[in-house]
Amino acid sequence: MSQAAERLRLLSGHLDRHAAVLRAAPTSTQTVTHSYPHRFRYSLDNSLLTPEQRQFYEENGFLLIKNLVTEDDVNKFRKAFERICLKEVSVPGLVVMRDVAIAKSEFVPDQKAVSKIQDFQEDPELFRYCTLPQILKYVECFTGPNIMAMHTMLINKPPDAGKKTSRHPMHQDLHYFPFRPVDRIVCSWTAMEKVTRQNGCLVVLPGTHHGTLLVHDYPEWEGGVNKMYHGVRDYDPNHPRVHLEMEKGDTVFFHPLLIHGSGMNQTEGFRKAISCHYASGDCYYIDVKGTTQENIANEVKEIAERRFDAGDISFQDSWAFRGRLVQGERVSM
Ligand SMILES: CCCCCCCCCC(=O)SCCNC(=O)CCNC(=O)[C@H](O)C(C)(C)COP(=O)(O)OP(=O)(O)OC[C@H]1O[C@@H](n2cnc3c(N)ncnc32)[C@H](O)[C@@H]1OP(=O)(O)O
Ligand SMILES: Nc1ncnc2c1ncn2[C@@H]1O[C@H](COP(=O)(O)OP(=O)(O)OP(=O)(O)O)[C@@H](O)[C@H]1O
Ligand SMILES: O=C(O)CCC(=O)C(=O)O
Ligand SMILES: [Fe+2]
Ligand SMILES: [Mg+2]
Repeated sequence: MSQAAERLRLLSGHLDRHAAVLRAAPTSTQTVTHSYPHRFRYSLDNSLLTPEQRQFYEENGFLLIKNLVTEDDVNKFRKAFERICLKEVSVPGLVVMRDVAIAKSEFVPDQKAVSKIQDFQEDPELFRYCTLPQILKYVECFTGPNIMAMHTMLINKPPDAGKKTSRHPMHQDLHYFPFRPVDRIVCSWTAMEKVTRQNGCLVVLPGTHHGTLLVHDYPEWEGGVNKMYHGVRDYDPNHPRVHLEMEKGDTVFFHPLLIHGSGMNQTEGFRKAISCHYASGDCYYIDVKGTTQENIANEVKEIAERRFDAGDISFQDSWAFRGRLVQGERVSM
């Protein structure tokens, strides 16, 4: 195994047989780093990442940090989620989602029915995840010192109901975001328990962040697809895949163009993870009209207008409204 491939194996924790193919660092005309012009495009220098870690993110588009969130904090987030599911608290702006396969089944007032909550920025305990200093230190390596928490999510992937609807199709998160520049956006995703291939861990296609935003739409899955779960229409099925098996508290940071998804949950338990998408406070909104993002923009707009019973909420507004400053200055977001 080459040195680079060995590094990939060590840092990703688990590696597909075919994933040992690594790409060379891209040569780019964009210079964003101070110390190594042209060498690093996707990361900034704040003296936290080792050169190896930076190089790994540059090449692969993700970086896994083991044991970053304490057991105690994860347990507190689990409790906060439980309280929401039991309706002991109500959180303004929160979106609760049930798996499409069980959405029409009888209502059960506990977490078993909930597959995902989004937009928990008004829940102080859950939002504390987005402000954890050890997370923000890493985030800063990608966004720079001005940091906005743009999108929050707790995923409670249910045991598959037999229709494979618990899968998340392969996608690029940028599809959902009308802001740029792309390299100043990053996701942090923390396992709230051991995640394995068996319970539907993240699956990533290393290096795909070097590409462009691809066309997304609903995959043709016989058993049904969850609302807004768009997938990349065409991706190379032979591209090496890495299954990110993680322990409770392990955290992966990944680029918004990295193609990723998650498999079926073939266990009896609910697989939990908490995540936040961050962007630099210096990012700016773009108009997605006429681009591949127009389909999701229309869906989001429709849902937002229905929820708030308002006539004209733009895709950009829906994001400006969700975003919260967590460090530095909110310059243009
Ligand atoms: C803005 C997104 C930003 C994401 C950015 C980061 C990347 C993230 C990648 C993703 O996670 S993409 C997936 C994100 N998914 C969403 O944002 C969906 C959020 N969920 C919702 O808005 C609601 O859960 C939903 C509108 C789907 C249903 O809420 P309701 O409170 O209206 O549910 P209700 O039980 O009243 O059901 C209304 C209808 O929706 C159907 N339904 C419920 N859950 C569903 C589901 N999961 N999928 C499809 N349809 C669903 C339900 O069967 C019913 O259909 P019928 O009218 O035909 O009877
Ligand atoms: N038909 C499909 N179209 C698009 N994406 C798919 C399809 N089937 C699976 N995926 C996606 O591929 C990824 C991995 O799928 P899956 O869970 O089947 O993993 P796997 O590599 O086959 O592992 P295992 O052998 O453990 O099942 C997930 O992101 C899943 O959503
Ligand atoms: O299954 C997961 O936890 C990942 C979901 C995901 O990639 C997303 O919601 O954007
Ligand atoms: Fe995603
Ligand atoms: Mg499979």
